[in-house]
Amino acid sequence: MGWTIPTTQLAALAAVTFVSVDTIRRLIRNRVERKGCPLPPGPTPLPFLGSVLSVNTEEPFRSYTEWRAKYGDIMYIQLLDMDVVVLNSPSVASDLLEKRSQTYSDRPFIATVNPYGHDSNFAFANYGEHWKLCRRIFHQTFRADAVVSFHPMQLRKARQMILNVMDDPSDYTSHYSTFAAAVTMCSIYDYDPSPRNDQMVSIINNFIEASVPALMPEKAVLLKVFPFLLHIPEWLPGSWMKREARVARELGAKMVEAPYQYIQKRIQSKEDVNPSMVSDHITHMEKLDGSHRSEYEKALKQTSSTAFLGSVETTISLLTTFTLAMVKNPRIWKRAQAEIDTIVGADSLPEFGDRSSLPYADAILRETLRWQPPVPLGAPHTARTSDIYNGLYIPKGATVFGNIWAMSRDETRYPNAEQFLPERFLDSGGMLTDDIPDLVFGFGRRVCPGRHAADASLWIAMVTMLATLDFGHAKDVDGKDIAFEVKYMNGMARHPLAFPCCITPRPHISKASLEQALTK
Ligand code: HEM
Repeated sequence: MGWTIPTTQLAALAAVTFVSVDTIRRLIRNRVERKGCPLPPGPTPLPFLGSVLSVNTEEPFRSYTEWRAKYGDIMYIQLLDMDVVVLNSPSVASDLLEKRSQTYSDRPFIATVNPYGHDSNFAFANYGEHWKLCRRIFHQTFRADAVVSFHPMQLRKARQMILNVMDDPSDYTSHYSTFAAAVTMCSIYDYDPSPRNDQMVSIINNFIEASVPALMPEKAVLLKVFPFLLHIPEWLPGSWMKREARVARELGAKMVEAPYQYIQKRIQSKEDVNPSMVSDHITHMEKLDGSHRSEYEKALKQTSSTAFLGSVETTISLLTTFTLAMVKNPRIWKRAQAEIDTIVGADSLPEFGDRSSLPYADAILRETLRWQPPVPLGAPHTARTSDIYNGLYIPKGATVFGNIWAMSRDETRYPNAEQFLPERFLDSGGMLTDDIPDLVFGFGRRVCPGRHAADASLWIAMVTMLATLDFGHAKDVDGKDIAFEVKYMNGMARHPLAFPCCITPRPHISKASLEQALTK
């Protein structure tokens, strides 16, 4: 189209001008505030572009992890107009994100968050009163001692998942997805989704599909540089972003409202409801007066929809990674099965009460989290004020990442880090060490508030799979292993795509025995 070339040139010119002006402004400001302290070491930036051409844009954590050898545990990287500080060790992450959490608990501005309906996601919220209220609501339901009340439901869902896998093993990732969605929706809305084509789950997935790609840096930078893209009338060419954002916002509003209305109606019609985050808080909210009540309701709606978004993809990612590790390492699932058979008995299924007696199963869970952390760079924090750390200057507004990937690949803590070795979490007597890889859940005041629920869901799902299933390579017509290459994709969480494998019930496990266990 005729207008494309001049518009593209204009766009490039405007982008360069924007980045140039902003870079010069930052350089002047930094020089004044630095008080002679250097920035942390890092790659030499190109004028205006910074190091954007040297970073692996799909998986930036890989570039940052490679650069650690040269620049150390704290690095500064300029990416276009952004100051990025990457923390490569747990001790530096703890020094800044935990011990100086007053400074580092905010989130950076991402231009596409609000226009695409993510303003209802409190994981993106600025550090402030609204975020604190959301965290408080979340904490009451998902703190360590409260999530125990979800154990019976998690156990039931894990066993149902095995039945689904036995019915249709080739579609295993969709059964993991059903498990993750069911556990989350039951604990938040007392809503039990159907295994396939559930209407409520579709509403949420539609929003994820429409909005998550917009969070990628390419789109966010585009909108930051050209905010007018959201103001072009929809009938004009070039209005694609405005239309895309409008659709995402509409889906976002539906995602927040539909499950909330579902549980609210059930409470109003005095149905029996199980304890869940929303039902518990609706009851509490009724005691509040007008203005507090509407603020509380807004926070409750946002907290509940954020919980779903935070939970499902991370859980699916880890269960698929676990399956991959089992298929590649039969020695490991056989050892876990021997432990389960000895402690629980081959004719019973594991329960939460068995956990402390099954250290090897726990070591497998820890190693799954460490080996392929689903959020390898964590969520970005930002510096609310400029800071000096060990004589290094951190500019106000810098985006700060705890590089979980680098920490999980630290060869001094995890020798042969690329290998899947649960034994690294056991001492010589076969008991669990005190190395818990909780860094995969992030840092400081923004640490994942769903980590206790996630830990329980993952443990019961993995231990029930180990007790009931064997894992192997899929075979071709000649009985040879089908070779495959695993691809990880980035979305809400980094997750492996499904790969061919053969998941079969152990010889003594039958559908009837599982169905019977479910009726107990
Ligand atoms: C399954 C494994 C999970 C992993 C690996 C994981 C990881 C993370 C990470 C790295 C962060 C960012 C922390 C930071 O900013 O430093 C985070 C935040 C968050 N996670 Fe999780 N998560 C998991 C499961 C869950 C579950 C089950 C829920 C809900 C029940 C949840 C809800 C959240 C929320 C609401 C936040 C935002 C917190 C805030 O900004 O204050 N996550 N998670």
